[in-house]
Amino acid sequence: MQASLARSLQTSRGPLLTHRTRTATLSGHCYHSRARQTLAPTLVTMGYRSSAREAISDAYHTVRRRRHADTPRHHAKEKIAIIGSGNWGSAIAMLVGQNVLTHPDSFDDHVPMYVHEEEINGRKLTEIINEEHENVKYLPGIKLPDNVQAIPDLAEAVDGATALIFVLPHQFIPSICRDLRGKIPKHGVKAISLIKGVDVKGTNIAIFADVIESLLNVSCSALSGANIADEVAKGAFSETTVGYRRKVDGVMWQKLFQNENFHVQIIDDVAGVSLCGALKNVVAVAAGFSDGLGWGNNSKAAIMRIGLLEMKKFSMEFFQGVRPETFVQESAGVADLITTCFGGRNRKCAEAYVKTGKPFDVLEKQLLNGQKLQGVETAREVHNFLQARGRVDEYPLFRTVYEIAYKSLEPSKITAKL
Ligand SMILES: NC(=O)c1ccc[n+]([C@@H]2O[C@H](COP(=O)([O-])OP(=O)(O)OC[C@H]3O[C@@H](n4cnc5c(N)ncnc54)[C@H](O)[C@@H]3O)[C@@H](O)[C@H]2O)c1
Ligand SMILES: O=P(O)(O)OC[C@H](O)CO
Repeated sequence: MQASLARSLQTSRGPLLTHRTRTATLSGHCYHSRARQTLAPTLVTMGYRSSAREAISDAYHTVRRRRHADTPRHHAKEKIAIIGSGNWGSAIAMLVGQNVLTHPDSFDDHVPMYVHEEEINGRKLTEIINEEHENVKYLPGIKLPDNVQAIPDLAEAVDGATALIFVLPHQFIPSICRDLRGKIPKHGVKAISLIKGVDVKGTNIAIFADVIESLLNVSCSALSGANIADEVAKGAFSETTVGYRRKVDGVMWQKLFQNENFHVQIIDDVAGVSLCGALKNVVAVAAGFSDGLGWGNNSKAAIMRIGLLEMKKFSMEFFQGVRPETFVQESAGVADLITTCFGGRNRKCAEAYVKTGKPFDVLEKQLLNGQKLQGVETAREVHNFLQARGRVDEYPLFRTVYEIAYKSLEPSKITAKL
């Protein structure tokens, strides 16, 4: 059983593991019997494992890996692969492409980037990126370093990589991970999720760092923060937060991403970092409704305050080990909420929803030029999960965003239940 899933997967009976049983599980003592009874079947239920035997075997190897995780070994260079090339994926490619050259002792200088191929005016996007060193569709006007290579074949992009950066809209992650299975080594590879979303199946919910760990058997950190991609790409000062499982990984990711204008804090809270990134998108939709109604700054500030409390309450209720201070002290928490409620795509589309009355899928196409709206989908997923758990009424802002987006509730009712 993956120890990380033990932290975050839930059953209808509530949290799977207490802190004490989790500690024992991580040290291997009660692992087999506990996994057999509860955790392995949950993985199978969520579709991440085809059998309990497979889940138990994976968990055994995860526990062994973690026991040795912080033991320094050889200092081979990390070989990076970026999986994703959208707006944030391209900004990260720019940053990482530059940084591997700054740290030649730590990182291989070649940075392959998986690109979901498409044609732009009769030319392949990969061809344009590799010849002009610019992602003209998703990050126009920003030059990528020459050592970033766009690759349309997923297996080729990750070939030989020891450190995988997942940066795709969340709806594509399960299928990408399934495509990757068997294509990366069983040992020695680590990953980081830059994805802002959650994976919901009935009464179960998981962060994508856990989905990636489970499907690929790699240790997965998470990065999230107040990071509007265009601003980061232009070099404007920003901060971000990396949540790590093993400090040694957190330090490595910090070295890879940090530069003088992009500051990286590392903390021991993968779930908190991931959930802040996912749930702030729902609050940003509410903020956009408020903007569309022309309600002004006081209303938006109130929505943000209430939204932050629901984000924290939800995370603490359904995930083990989340740190409350992540929500108020880290870039992933309050800072990301602020930037997204003022400058993000979710806010923008929700404002247009109120002003034009057009459906969100139409607005996504018209306003985002292929980029993906995450908050409306996350509002639906969170609502379905809360409904399955009988907890919808406890989260009135999340509920109202869902009802406006999916049940034709008047946007002016956004504060009616608060
Ligand atoms: N853009 C930002 O400012 C920003 C900042 C921080 C975090 N994020 C998060 O990073 C993640 C990735 O966002 P983004 O902005 O890079 O992406 P994006 O919104 O620009 O999404 C478009 C990407 O999805 C790809 N795509 C389309 N169909 C696909 C398919 N069937 N399979 C695989 N890929 C497909 C496209 O090729 C493109 O690369 C999201 O979870 C987002 O919330 C975004
Ligand atoms: O444009 P959004 O709303 O997807 O938000 C972008 C980033 O997540 C902000 O940190």
